Amino acid sequence: MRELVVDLGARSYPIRIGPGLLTTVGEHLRERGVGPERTLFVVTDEHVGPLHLERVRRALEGAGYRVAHVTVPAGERAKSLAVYARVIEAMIRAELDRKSVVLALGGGVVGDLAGFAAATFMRGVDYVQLPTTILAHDSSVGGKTGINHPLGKNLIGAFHQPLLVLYDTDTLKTLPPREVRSGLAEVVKHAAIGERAFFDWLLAQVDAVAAGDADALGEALYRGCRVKAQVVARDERETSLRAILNFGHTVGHALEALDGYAGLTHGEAVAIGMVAAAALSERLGVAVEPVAEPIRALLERFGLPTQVPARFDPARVLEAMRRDKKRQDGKLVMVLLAAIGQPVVVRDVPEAAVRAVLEDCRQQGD
Ligand SMILES: NC(=O)c1ccc[n+]([C@@H]2O[C@H](COP(=O)([O-])OP(=O)(O)OC[C@H]3O[C@@H](n4cnc5c(N)ncnc54)[C@H](O)[C@@H]3O)[C@@H](O)[C@H]2O)c1
Ligand SMILES: O=C(O)C(=O)C[C@@H](O)[C@H](O)[C@H](O)COP(=O)(O)O
Ligand SMILES: [Zn+2]
Repeated sequence: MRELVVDLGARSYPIRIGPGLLTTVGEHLRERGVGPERTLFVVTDEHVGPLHLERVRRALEGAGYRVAHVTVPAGERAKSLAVYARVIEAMIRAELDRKSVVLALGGGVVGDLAGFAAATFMRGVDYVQLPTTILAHDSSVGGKTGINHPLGKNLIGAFHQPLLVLYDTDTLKTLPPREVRSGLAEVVKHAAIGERAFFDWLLAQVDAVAAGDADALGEALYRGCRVKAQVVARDERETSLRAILNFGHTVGHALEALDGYAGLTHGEAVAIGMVAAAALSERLGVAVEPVAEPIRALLERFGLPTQVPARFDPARVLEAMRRDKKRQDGKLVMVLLAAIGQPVVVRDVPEAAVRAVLEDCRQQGD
């Protein structure tokens, strides 16, 4: 097992990464101050539940905890007001109280949804992240919780830090190939905004990581979590620095929303968004070295899309981008790159340049 700490003073918490961790989840909870008198409420989805819930339940009941659970539909559309309401209702029916603890067993969707339910139920209860996707090396860390609105991604949410992130890498063995690729997009993001050495390492290890080699993948997830934990520790509520974690997301979130959260996965949309943001960095003269080609090439090695699909009209993408949460004083704010490993938050990005890049990055035909 490897451990990192998200250093937030009294609210600091560990990220534990390794195989088999779910079998000892009860011990980790006990060590984090969660005694067996506290009811546990697992939120999972209809894909993850049948694969991994029983193991978690057995481990928890064996450690003396009372466990209730709810299963939500799989996929991005579960990050909705309707499903959120169902989760809250299930929490009330399970007779949870302010000392109860929510366990998010799943990918980023379950983590964001369960975290938001925990942040708001009885004005806030503790929760624990039990990530089961590669992408969730990102989503389980940092305390951004929330759900989508049809008009924009994550427009409803709260900052609420977990007590613990327990990342059992054995769960990744059941992940479908598309979700493996999708999760690797956020690893590429952490490499592109982190140290150049991480990017170079990832490039050198691309085949091993893509093949799911346990050591290489474990190292990639550890390094990704480390970038994220360091940024969150310095700017928990995104007053400035944390915005760099949004590299690729201004375009990416717009594409997801235009797809009605039922087309591109989050990772796929972010992959396309990173290439667009890197191309924009070059067009605006922010980049002092080529950044679009190295990122595009790495994403392609992981089998990720790098062009805006033809179905997206650049004008509509731009319109959706205007609802981005980073926007300030009516101006577009985007994360660009001066170089690999050197993100820059640029305010008042000219829309004409964004539109030109969206046209350039758009796939021809279907
Ligand atoms: N809060 C944050 O900081 C943050 C960061 C990044 C992404 N996100 C959010 O995360 C979400 C995407 O997360 P995701 O890619 O994990 O999606 P997801 O949770 O929908 O999981 C992807 C798919 O894989 C299935 N699945 C999950 N784990 C599995 C396993 N071990 N075996 C088999 N199937 C499994 C799920 O049921 C789903 O069908 C987006 O909503 C995104 O906005 C949040
Ligand atoms: O943790 C962050 O901060 C991020 O930006 C991480 C992103 O990967 C993630 O998708 C996040 O949910 C986006 O946040 P948002 O504030 O743009 O909704
Ligand atoms: Zn993301």
